[in-house]
Amino acid sequence: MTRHPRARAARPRAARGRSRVGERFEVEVGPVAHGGHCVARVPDGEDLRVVFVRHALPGEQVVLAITEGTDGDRFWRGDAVEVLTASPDRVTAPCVYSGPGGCGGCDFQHVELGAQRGLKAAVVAEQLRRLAGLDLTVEVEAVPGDDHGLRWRTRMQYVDLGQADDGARRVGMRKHRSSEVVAIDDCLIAHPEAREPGPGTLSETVSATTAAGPVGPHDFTVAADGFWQVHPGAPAALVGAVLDALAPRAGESVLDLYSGVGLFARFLGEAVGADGRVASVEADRTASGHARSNLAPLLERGTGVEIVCGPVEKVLALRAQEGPDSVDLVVLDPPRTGAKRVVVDQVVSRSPRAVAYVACDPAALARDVAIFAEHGYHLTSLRAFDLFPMTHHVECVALLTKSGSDLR
Ligand SMILES: C[S@@+](CC[C@H](N)C(=O)[O-])C[C@H]1O[C@@H](n2cnc3c(N)ncnc32)[C@H](O)[C@@H]1O
Repeated sequence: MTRHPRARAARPRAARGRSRVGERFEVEVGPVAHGGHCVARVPDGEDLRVVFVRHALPGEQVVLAITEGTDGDRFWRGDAVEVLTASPDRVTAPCVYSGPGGCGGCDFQHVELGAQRGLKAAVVAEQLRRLAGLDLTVEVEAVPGDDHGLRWRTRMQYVDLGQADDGARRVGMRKHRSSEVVAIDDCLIAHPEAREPGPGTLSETVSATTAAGPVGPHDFTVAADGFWQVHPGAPAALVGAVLDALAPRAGESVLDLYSGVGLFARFLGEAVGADGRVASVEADRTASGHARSNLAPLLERGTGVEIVCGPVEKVLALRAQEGPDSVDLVVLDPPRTGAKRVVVDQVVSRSPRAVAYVACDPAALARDVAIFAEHGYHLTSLRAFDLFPMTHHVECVALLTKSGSDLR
């Protein structure tokens, strides 16, 4: 994943006809779409061409300027460069670097915070409808305490722009789908104590609130350049949602797949107790090494713990060859690309009573939910969290069970 909302440089591609970049159209903006933009249609000869428009809101009347697109492309991209009729959800962006041609880091600075969450909910619902055939109402929850959506990002990756004349360090951020850099004095989503990737380790402490009460605190060592959620409230929100979804029982066995430094394994191991078992599977050697020390307290209390370093798909295939590998509970927290059929097939072959799928890409989640459904696993509950305010990113925790029925 990147769980890190980061600008991506446009890939060079073969020219497919005349460029339409710079052309302007007056349009009424359609619904929000996955990726931080809305859909609009502009006349192109006798056809209507789909344009993914940034910096707009559904229902607005805007002038859009094409930023990517040729005659041969299936769709074009554009920016709303003038707002003719504004949505009631539009606000003045708090960040001066956002907007057309500006920093590519945030997609929704121009949207009131509650309405941002509404847009994300619409995207999650649309992906589940389109890719999994499920029709449900989604609510995107704020992380407790995050009431303005700014100053939350604890890890930042700036482009270094050298020293200013006065010796101060200059930094920048990339523009949307570009390698061009915008110099920045202050990123408003950066936490006051945000760190940049580097050598060494960080210490994190997590306690969470579940339906049964508070759990933790537990301590975690994480590489300073390794994966850890970037919103300070995210680990607790996700742990709480996963524990509530799985409702672990004493003595159960748990597979924590894509386990990082063992965040979920630590809490689940505590919940299944001394008669339970936890296996954490993670491909990154450094993270896996930290999981070993982070999960050591479980061993002390007698819980069976396995820390396996390797790609989930290979590890699960090998374990299945070695003999029956049934399991009660599974956490799946894959990167943006999702678990995909090969891993979903291996998970269901172990007949877990419940799977908690933590997803940072609603499209990959919806695709995988459809694969689970082929095996008789239903989407039994879904929570969505605004772990990345001002951006289009949203995190979901989906519960899949064989005994339940699909959410509607
Ligand atoms: C979204 S992070 C989740 C980490 C952890 N569950 C947490 O919440 O802190 C995804 C993790 O999957 C790991 N990963 C990516 N591809 C993998 C694969 N094929 N097999 C195992 N781990 C993988 C990454 O190194 C990363 O730690």
